[in-house]
Amino acid sequence: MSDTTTPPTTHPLVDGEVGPGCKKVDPIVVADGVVRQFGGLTAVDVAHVEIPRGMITALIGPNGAGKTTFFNLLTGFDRPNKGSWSFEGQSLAHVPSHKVARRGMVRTFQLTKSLGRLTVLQNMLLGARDQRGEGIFAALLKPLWAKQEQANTERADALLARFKLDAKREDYAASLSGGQRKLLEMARALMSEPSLVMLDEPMAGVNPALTQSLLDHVKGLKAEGMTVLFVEHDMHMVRHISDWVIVMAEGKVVAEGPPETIMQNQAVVDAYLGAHHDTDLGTLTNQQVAQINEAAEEEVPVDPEASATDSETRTGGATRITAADDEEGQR
Ligand SMILES: Nc1ncnc2c1ncn2[C@@H]1O[C@H](COP(=O)(O)OP(=O)(O)OP(=O)(O)O)[C@@H](O)[C@H]1O
Repeated sequence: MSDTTTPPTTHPLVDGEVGPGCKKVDPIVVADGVVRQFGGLTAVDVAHVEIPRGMITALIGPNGAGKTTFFNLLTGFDRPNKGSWSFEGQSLAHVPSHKVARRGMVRTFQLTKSLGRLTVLQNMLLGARDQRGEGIFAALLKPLWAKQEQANTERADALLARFKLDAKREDYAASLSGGQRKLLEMARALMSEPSLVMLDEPMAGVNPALTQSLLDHVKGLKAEGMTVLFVEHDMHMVRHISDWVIVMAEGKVVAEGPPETIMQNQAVVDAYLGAHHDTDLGTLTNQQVAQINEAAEEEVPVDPEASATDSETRTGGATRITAADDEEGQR
């Protein structure tokens, strides 16, 4: 299913021409020259990228493209060798992760970090912006923070109800299904009232029964005015809920555009997921195509020992991209 029509060079979200690293009309994140090396390997080498405010942006690319590392850098969980980036116009370089969250940029993790031995409610309270009562002086001044704690609990209960986890409030997080943990992570991220929510593979390990609910929740974040940036291998999600798609390969941003332009090119999608097709790569430059194919060829084969849910999700994401699926999504 190749498309030989020339994609539009302008877009309402873009200031200038659409292309890798293009300027946005209203960016919430702007990154410049961000490089992260691990020994001899350059995991991230992003010359320039901007994330549009109030939109849902998907960050896609083959395994090892540097997506998670870039997330880690932006949110202060890792430090780059060089580079600068800003959030809401303020520099975030050298800002530690807990302060990044306080400024309104929160993230979830690819491997769920819900603390299994804590209850669902306790997990939620860990996500609260103000954690008073932790120091010895604060502990002595209980009346001062008890009010805050009550407000946090009320917010947690409201979010648990919204994500249909209220019945699990007192259960250990370890007892939740994969999908419920994803919902818990999203709910916990909202405890700090963020303006940017970054989701790392929100669909990984999620049972199909919960898929629609998760998609609706992500769309709900946008409806409330939040910006969403997510890394995902599930192309169904990328295609149907994102306003903008940024493609990484070998640490670099190699393409970006609206999903209908990026995703109409079946060969691009297949290349990212490791399948090989002869279809025309049309809208990309030869250099970008070469980068993609190189990255796809180097892709590590699926480890049979790896978690079934993880590999199933990735395979599921690839097989779900069919013309029928497309039509269904349009209805
Ligand atoms: N802490 C680390 N030490 C050494 N190498 C690392 C480290 N973290 C990531 N890498 C390497 O950096 C590259 C980019 O990894 P990263 O996890 O960011 O890719 P990704 O695009 O998120 O991949 P996936 O889709 O598989 O999650 C990979 O080659 C990876 O092996």
